[in-house]
Amino acid sequence: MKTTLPTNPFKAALKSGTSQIGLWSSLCSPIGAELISGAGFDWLLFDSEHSPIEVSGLMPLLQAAAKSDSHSVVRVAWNDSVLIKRALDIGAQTILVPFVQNAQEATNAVAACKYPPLGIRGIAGATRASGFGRIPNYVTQANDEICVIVQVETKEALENIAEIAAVKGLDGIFIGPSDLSASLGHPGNPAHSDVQTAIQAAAKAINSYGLAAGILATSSADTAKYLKYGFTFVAAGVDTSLLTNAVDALRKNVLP
Ligand SMILES: O=C(O)C(=O)C[C@H](O)[C@@H](O)CO
Repeated sequence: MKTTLPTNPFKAALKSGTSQIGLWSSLCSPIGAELISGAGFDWLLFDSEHSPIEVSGLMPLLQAAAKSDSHSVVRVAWNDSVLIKRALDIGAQTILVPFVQNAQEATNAVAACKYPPLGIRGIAGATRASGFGRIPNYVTQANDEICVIVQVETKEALENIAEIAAVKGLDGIFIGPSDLSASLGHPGNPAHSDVQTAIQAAAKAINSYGLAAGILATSSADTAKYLKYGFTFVAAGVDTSLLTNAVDALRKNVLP
């Protein structure tokens, strides 16, 4: 039975600049979440932006991963205070908010994650996050352990990165390489030199503003490269792609 507020080791690691290597999960499967959480990644990202999953489906993923040492991050489908509140209420302590374009949108994201007076998160007495009401003073303590990350993934957002980074309450900025490559005129080609130059500059800028920089890689080589660029938290791959590649490779080997 949970009677004390869980600390957020991922938030602490970002603050101290300790690298965090994660895995992106789009499978939407509790057994899949349990399986990948046994692999020993520092963090897992459960994606509800580009996956067919709602809040009721996210909760079993958090429950499955809670048995491991991997920290769960939830990407909400949109920068929406209701979606964010519901993800927090089911126990997510780290929220990734997609498609943040400017300081006002980053301010809205932070406000949605925090209880008053820092924000506008609505209060419920007995949620999974508060140990069903058994964590005393959850409402006055929760803000301290919530980690807010916004996703910068367009040319416009990159142009506004200084003002976004200045928003109080942000813990990190995550670069979306796929959307950024499209926005920079190279859809489907995040490896293009223009995109890579922009990604490297973004990591440098985010670090210079005192925030942690994060990104999604799709291979161990890209993971190493992004760590060299200065990213602190890197998702090294995506579970659906790993499964697709393994299944297709096996099929190729055993069928004509
Ligand atoms: O722009 C990106 O890159 C992302 O936001 C990640 C994508 O949504 C996707 O590749 C996750 O599977």
